[in-house]
Amino acid sequence: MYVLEKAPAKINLSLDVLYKRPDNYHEIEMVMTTVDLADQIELFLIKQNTIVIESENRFVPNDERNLAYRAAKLLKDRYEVKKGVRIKIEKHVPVAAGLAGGSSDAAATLRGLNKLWELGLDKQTLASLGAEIGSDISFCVYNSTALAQGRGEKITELKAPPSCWVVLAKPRQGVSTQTVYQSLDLSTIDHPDTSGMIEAVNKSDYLGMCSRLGNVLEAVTLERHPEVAQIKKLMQSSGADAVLMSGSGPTVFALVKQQTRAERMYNSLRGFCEEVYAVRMLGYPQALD
Ligand SMILES: C[C@@](CO)(OP(=O)(O)O)[C@H](O)COP(=O)(O)OP(=O)(O)OC[C@H]1O[C@@H](n2ccc(N)nc2=O)[C@H](O)[C@@H]1O
Ligand SMILES: Nc1ncnc2c1ncn2[C@@H]1O[C@H](COP(=O)(O)OP(=O)(O)O)[C@@H](O)[C@H]1O
Repeated sequence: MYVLEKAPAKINLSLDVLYKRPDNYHEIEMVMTTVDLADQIELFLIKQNTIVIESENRFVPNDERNLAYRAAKLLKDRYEVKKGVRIKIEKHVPVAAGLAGGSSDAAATLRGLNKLWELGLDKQTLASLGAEIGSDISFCVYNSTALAQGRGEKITELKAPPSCWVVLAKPRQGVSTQTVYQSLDLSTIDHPDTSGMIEAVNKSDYLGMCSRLGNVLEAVTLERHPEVAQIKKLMQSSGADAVLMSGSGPTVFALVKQQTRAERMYNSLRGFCEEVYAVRMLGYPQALD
């Protein structure tokens, strides 16, 4: 038996930090959606009662540090599953990029193993299992568009955003999410308009969505990585409707309505940055889901 799952990248249309919690996480409010840039997760039932990870990406661990492994192990232990699995991960989402590639792989593993191991769990249960491994995994289980609160695990689904192109560019160096959160100075942040963003998304108001893009982590990463500011500038001068860094970075994304403009921007960024993508905004679970 075999199951195939897509694990799309997420972007944060808005990301606000409300306060630092006693558990050292931050209470946040984010509007998140997905883009058509995805890893592919193949799950094969194997005779041995073990979890095997296969990935050819040198930045992705092939052992118990892999988030997909951790998701499989959690399901196996919690539901006393006596079956094994080989998890083949084909990476397309850049690693340590602020696009939740690893979280999405873990979420896809939860969804896929729920089928492969015939566990019959609902999405809410899978999402709360995911939250035990990482804050972004609950959102990735839904794979849609949502307001995420708490440390990221409280999910309220929203309508899919108005359709558009998303041009993504990732500078060479990755960032540590933990370091970015730790370096945030809560007294100086400029809070984004989260409720305005929710309204714009739900009303399919593209320009309203563009005018409300905001991420309080952007200033932290910009300070350490000047190439993020350079990419933003280049995107702005090549016709982006709006530009923002995703999550803790360093990937920057531009929203563009017209395909021709997205292609032009893609070509001008290619000379500057190795990892550039021009993809459609998704915001809803894909057919394979
Ligand atoms: C910033 C965001 C925005 O979507 O994404 P990325 O940039 O990582 O993609 C997320 O909040 C990242 O979620 P995720 O990457 O799952 O975080 P976790 O593994 O749970 O936590 C990594 C570290 O980030 C910090 N952290 C995370 C979430 C949160 N609400 N407050 C925090 O302070 C903690 O220091 C934690 O040790
Ligand atoms: N399946 C996976 N894909 C990518 N990274 C993974 C995976 N499993 C574990 N990791 C580790 O998680 C870290 C963060 O990865 P990723 O989810 O891509 O970043 P981000 O949280 O910035 O979106 C990486 O440094 C990598 O070593």
